[in-house]
Amino acid sequence: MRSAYSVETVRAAERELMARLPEGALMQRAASGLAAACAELLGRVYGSRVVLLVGSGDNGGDALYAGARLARRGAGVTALLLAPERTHPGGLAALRAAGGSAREAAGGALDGRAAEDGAVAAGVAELIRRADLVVDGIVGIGGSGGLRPAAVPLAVLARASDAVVVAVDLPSGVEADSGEVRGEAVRADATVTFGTHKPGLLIDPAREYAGATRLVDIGLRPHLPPTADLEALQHADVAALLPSPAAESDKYRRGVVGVAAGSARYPGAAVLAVSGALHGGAGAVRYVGPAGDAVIARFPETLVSAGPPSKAGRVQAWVVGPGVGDDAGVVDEVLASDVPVLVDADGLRLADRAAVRARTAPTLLTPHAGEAAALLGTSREEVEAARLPAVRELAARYGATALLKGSTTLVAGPDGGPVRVNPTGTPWLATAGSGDVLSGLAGSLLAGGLDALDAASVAAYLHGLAGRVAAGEGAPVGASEVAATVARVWRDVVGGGWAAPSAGY
Ligand SMILES: NC(=O)C1=CN([C@@H]2O[C@H](COP(=O)(O)OP(=O)(O)OC[C@H]3O[C@@H](n4cnc5c(N)ncnc54)[C@H](OP(=O)(O)O)[C@@H]3O)[C@@H](O)[C@H]2O)[C@@H](O)CC1
Ligand SMILES: [K+]
Repeated sequence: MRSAYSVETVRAAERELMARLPEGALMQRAASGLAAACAELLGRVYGSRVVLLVGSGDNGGDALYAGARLARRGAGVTALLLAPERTHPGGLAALRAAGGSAREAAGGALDGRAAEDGAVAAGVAELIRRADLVVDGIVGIGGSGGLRPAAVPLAVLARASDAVVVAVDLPSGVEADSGEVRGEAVRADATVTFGTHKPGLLIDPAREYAGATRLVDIGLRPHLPPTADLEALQHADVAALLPSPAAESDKYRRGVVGVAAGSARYPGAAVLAVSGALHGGAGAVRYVGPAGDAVIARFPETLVSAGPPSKAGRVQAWVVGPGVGDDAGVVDEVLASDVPVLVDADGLRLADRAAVRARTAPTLLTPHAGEAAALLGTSREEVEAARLPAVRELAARYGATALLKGSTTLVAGPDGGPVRVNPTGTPWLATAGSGDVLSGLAGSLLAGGLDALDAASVAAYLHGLAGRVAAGEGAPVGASEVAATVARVWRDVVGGGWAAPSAGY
């Protein structure tokens, strides 16, 4: 399990650890890991041109000490200071002692024009343009509210240069705790983070700014609480959670999942939800709704019934909503059952919040950003900008587990606790019907006995991997192919013989 902790928790752990260590030891551990990562990315340190963007806090201190290490190995290192009089004094002295230089980043006249807020000093743009490596030590976990104006041109210049950009702890300008990016931020090729991941490094949009993330162990782990703020399942976690039938299993012991989906107008949604459900490990899939003929034609193993859900026979979990149009009755009826229920697509619009809150069995809601926005009374853009607060709010309002789809799908439980972020997402999954497959898959795992948080996050993991594998070398895939690929990735995950794809971390 990969975990991430909020800034407040990191600060508390850091205080505990610092109290046991000589002054400055922690920063030296951070700088040493940072310098090693930079050296690796540079390939050849000797003769390389390194520019450090240095803010007024310890984040800048890390950059300066790492710069000193690179300078000792023969790199030409220049620090651009955003607040010369408040620069980390020890770091600056170390850099100078190692042969590096420092100059003011902001303010001075540019191309003959008078200095203005946000202007860079003469020669700064050229330095960044010609650099092999830019180290972003503008601001780390001490920052909030986006980049300050004086730092913005440096972020812009770094983005425009061909240099490898390495962010120290976090790309400056992103929100560590939520992954929000309000305004300009540094776009890094790699982020070297210390002690633990911060939530923002794993959640879009900030994750995209972080590039490949590397964690440097500075001894913080024993001082962090056992429960993280954010978790990402890895192959081994998923393998341990996947149901596997015992020798004496029959279909009822493996779980029967009921799918109430589709309509005369949208039979495809039913077919796709069933296809997902058939690959999720349940012993049987029962389909209820007007698209029975289409379902049976494609998947003859489905148990199809024409009547209402309450008359369909025994199920251990329901999936309701994909393609049901305006059939509120079917949603109400399924929500009235006493087994776990997954509500997706049209079902989300039709589900009565009080009825969801009143349920005693678990409920799992699986909206995309637009659907989540409608449920929360906000805009799609706002949900996409602040995904973590949105999924938490949704789970709390409905007293349900909420899965918010996206390139970094998030799953939040109703009672707080760690939020899960899916590391296997791919933009190829943004394809029609892909969500129907996911809901069938997650419903099947619910029927197999996984709790709602596990069912949702395991389904997102397999679905993401299947999307990646089906897309192969980057060709578009249809939702049916994604469903058909789930069995293969399931085998790979259980077999453990397949390295987890790097999702940037
Ligand atoms: N925790 C750990 O275990 C370890 C932490 N370590 C390192 O320390 C870092 C945290 O250092 P930190 O606390 O000094 O804060 P930091 O991120 O440098 O920023 C504060 C400065 O930035 C400024 N500033 C604020 N907002 C801004 C903005 N939006 N845009 C621009 N500037 C902004 C603000 O200025 P002021 O408000 O004072 O004017 C303030 O001076 C951490 O990320 C890691 O790298 C490692 O060395 C060892 C282990
Ligand atoms: K930074």
